[in-house]
Amino acid sequence: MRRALVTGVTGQDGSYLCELLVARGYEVHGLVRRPPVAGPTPVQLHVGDLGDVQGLTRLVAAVDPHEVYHLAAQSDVGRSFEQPELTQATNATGTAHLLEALDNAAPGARFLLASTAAMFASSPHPQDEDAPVDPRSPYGASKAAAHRATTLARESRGRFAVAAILFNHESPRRAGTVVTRRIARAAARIEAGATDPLELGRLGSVRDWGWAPEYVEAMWRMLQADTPADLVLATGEGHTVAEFCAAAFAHAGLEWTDHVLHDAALDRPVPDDSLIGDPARARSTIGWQARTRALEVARLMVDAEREALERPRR
Ligand SMILES: C[C@H]1O[C@H](OP(=O)(O)OP(=O)(O)OC[C@H]2O[C@@H](n3cnc4c(=O)[nH]c(N)nc43)[C@H](O)[C@@H]2O)[C@@H](O)[C@@H](O)C1=O
Repeated sequence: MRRALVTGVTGQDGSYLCELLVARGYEVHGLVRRPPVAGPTPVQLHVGDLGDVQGLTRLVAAVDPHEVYHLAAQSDVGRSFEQPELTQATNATGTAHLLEALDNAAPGARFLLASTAAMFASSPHPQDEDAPVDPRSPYGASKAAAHRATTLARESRGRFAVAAILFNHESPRRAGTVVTRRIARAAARIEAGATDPLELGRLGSVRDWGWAPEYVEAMWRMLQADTPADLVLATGEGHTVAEFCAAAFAHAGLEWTDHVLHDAALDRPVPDDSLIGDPARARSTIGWQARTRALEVARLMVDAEREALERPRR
């Protein structure tokens, strides 16, 4: 049986990926934010372990993984401006520690990093794997370092180590702070009778929003490839926050401009206005293509929020 070690199992991507791996017959070991976690996971790691190479080495030795998916991160871009040190320690140093532990205890394991479009400059776009790196946040900077640590593990150690350069990918399992969840939840609540408006930051920011379950399939394929390659995972389609609002509110039978206000206090300190990916290489190398596009993502997320509102009443 193949053994996978997944960090960040309680997050959106981690939870979808664990489901996929279990369905494909893997023995899955998870690194969780805080123990204990229910379920059959044979070895559980705590995210604090990312700070301790020796402890990580022992845990990696106990799991002896064939594949490692490193998804654990401080992934909130806005929060990274408030907590740059924590963000750097978790995302950049934590990745370096995990790679060192793998060198110590699992030299043959394949490694995938959840890298991010946030390391790119916001223009020119669409951004492909060779786009200029110019992060617009402490989060983007920390991930750029983790990304380079991953490519160096490949170049200097010969490890099968790859970076999935993830553009925004959403689902009802997203944290409540990301813009898509905030919009979907507000549309469903207002449809159900709430009257408070939704206050948002930059409405003109452009993002390439896909559907998260499709992205974890691509991550898995990246570790099954014959040769390691860093790949942009994206839909290739850009929309503004305003367009996402329009689709979500229209799905709830509402006109978004009646309910959404711009609050300049929510603008990011450094604008990162335009992230649109070019997924051509993912298509040609692993045969992956995003199917669900941003405006459909908006509708699916409103449906999920509606259901969540109705659940307690049933
Ligand atoms: C690829 C990347 O994707 C995500 O990072 P993000 O793109 O920053 O995602 P977000 O949903 O926080 O912001 C999207 C855009 O929407 C604008 N925006 C306007 N008004 C609000 C607002 O009220 N809240 C938020 N959060 N954003 C707002 C905001 O300024 C930005 O331009 C993470 O998964 C990250 O981990 C990651 O790797």
